[in-house]
This record gives sequence, structure tokens and C-alpha cells, in this order.
Amino acid sequence: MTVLDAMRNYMRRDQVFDFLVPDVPPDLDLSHGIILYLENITVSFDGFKAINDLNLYIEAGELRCIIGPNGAGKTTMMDIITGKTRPDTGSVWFGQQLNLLKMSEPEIASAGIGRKFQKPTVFEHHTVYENLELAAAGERTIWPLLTSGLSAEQQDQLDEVLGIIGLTEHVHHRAGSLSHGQKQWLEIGMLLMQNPLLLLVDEPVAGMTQQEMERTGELLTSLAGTRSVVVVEHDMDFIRSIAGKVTVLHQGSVLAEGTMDEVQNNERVIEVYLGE
Ligand SMILES: Nc1ncnc2c1ncn2[C@@H]1O[C@H](COP(=O)(O)OP(=O)(O)OP(=O)(O)O)[C@@H](O)[C@H]1O
Repeated sequence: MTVLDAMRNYMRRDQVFDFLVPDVPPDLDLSHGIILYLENITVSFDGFKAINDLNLYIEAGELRCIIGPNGAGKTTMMDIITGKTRPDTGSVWFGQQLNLLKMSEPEIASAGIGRKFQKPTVFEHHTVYENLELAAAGERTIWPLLTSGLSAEQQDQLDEVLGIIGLTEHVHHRAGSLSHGQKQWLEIGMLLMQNPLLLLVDEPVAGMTQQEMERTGELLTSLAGTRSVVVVEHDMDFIRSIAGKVTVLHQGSVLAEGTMDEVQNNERVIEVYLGE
């Protein structure tokens, strides 16, 4: 079964994960099995090419790890996908039909691309429940939430998300009282309330305990399949524990791509990154 078939199966409404199966917008064409196309991207800052003729393709439903030395362009690449930075040249497509370069940051988020930054940005004085509730509402639809609360479907989704991120027992605790790892999971849960089809996750395990790291690996692995997950991370043990395909960025381009074993044994990768 191809990844796309698997994704289509997950999308069937008679399956158990009903509330967590992202709705595929009608204009998001995944018929080629690719959810994200970055082609011939170049970005310069004051004449310095932070991204240099980058080509990257993310499959529907895959978990991709992006690694590379400091300054390789990983953050800039994420910024391009989310519309924060516009490239000088190249194209960025979400599925076959959505040209991300013609969309604003909020439009890109609404189309189904969620981003988790390295530091957790939960509302510390609100409970876990309230954080998820606010995330369900989204910025532009908060008024209905204040007046009538969550819909039955959103409530079911919230319960499901709580289970996935392992915070059911903490639902009425203030987010500020959670451990660092739990805050990171809560923020991933907040993104899940928006049902993204592509989740971008920046250095999720920085500062986590070994146990939290393992739990995060399980969480991200479980999210792939029903959605695509792109993880930027420096921790090689973590990458090895979750990775399917790994992309190594160097000086703004793809240096190598393959399994963790393949990239770890690649001479160029050893030279410019792993041998550091
Ligand atoms: N707004 C900016 N203005 C000038 N230079 C920038 C800007 N943003 C990024 N750069 C430069 O572009 C290059 C790529 O930076 P980027 O943050 O994308 O790398 P990275 O792979 O995410 O690094 P790290 O692993 O340290 O987070 C770096 O040399 C950085 O200094």
C-alpha cells in the first residue's frame, strides 16, 4: 500500500479516528502523493544566499527529519513554507494546486500548515483545557466560543487530542505548572485542534528528559500517516529513533537524503556535519 493509499484510507469517515482526520480542502490536490513541493528556491540576505537552489519534496503522510549544521538554512526553509519569508526565486506548492507564494501567512495556516516553534508558547495562566479550547476556536472565530463554547464535535476532538498528547489527567491543571515536555505536547495538541495536514516542528526535544524524548518520538510517529510531519532537530539519537527519511541541508541546499544509516555513512555528510 502506498503512503497515499494509506492516507486515503485514514481519510475514510467510517474509521475510528474521525475527529483527528484532517479535512482535505477541495483545492488541495494530493493525487501525485506529494503534499509539499519546494523547487529551485533561493533566498539571499544582504547578498548572502541562505537558501541556494533548494529542491525538497514531502510525501503525503510521511515523517521527514531535516538535519544540518548551524546556518544550513533549516529555519529559513520553514519560514518560506509558512510565508514568513518570501524567496527570491523558485516555487512552493501545497499539493498540486495551492501556490503558497501567493498566500499570506494566515491563509497558509488556514490551508492546513501548522508550525511548532522551538520554545513552547502556551498560555501559562490558563488550564490545559482552556489552551486547547482557545486553539480550537482560532483567532478569528473566538467570539462564538465565548458565547456558546465548543461544538459537540470540537469537544470530542479535544478529548481525543488530550489522549494523544497524554495530558488527560492534567486537563484542569494550569499550563504553567506542566513540565517542559508536557508544555511542548500541549502546544502540539493546540496545533492538532486546527487539524493541520502538514505539521512543521522545530527542535521538539531540546531540553527534554530521556523519557520525555521517547514520548515525543512516539507522539510524532503516531501523527504521521494521517498527516505529514517535518521535524528539524539536532539530536541524532532522537532522529534515529523516529526517522524514516532524513534530509541533510548544507549551505542552503540538500546535501544528502535517505535513511539515517545512509546519511550517517555519507562521506560529505560526515565531512561537513557529523564530523564536527
Ligand atoms: N533575517 C536574516 N538576515 C540576515 N541573515 C539571516 C537572516 N535569517 C537567517 N540569516 C542567515 O541565513 C543563514 C541560515 O540561517 P538559518 O537560521 O535558516 O539556519 P539554521 O539551519 O536554522 O541554523 P540553526 O541550526 O543554527 O538554527 C545563516 O547564515 C543566518 O545567519
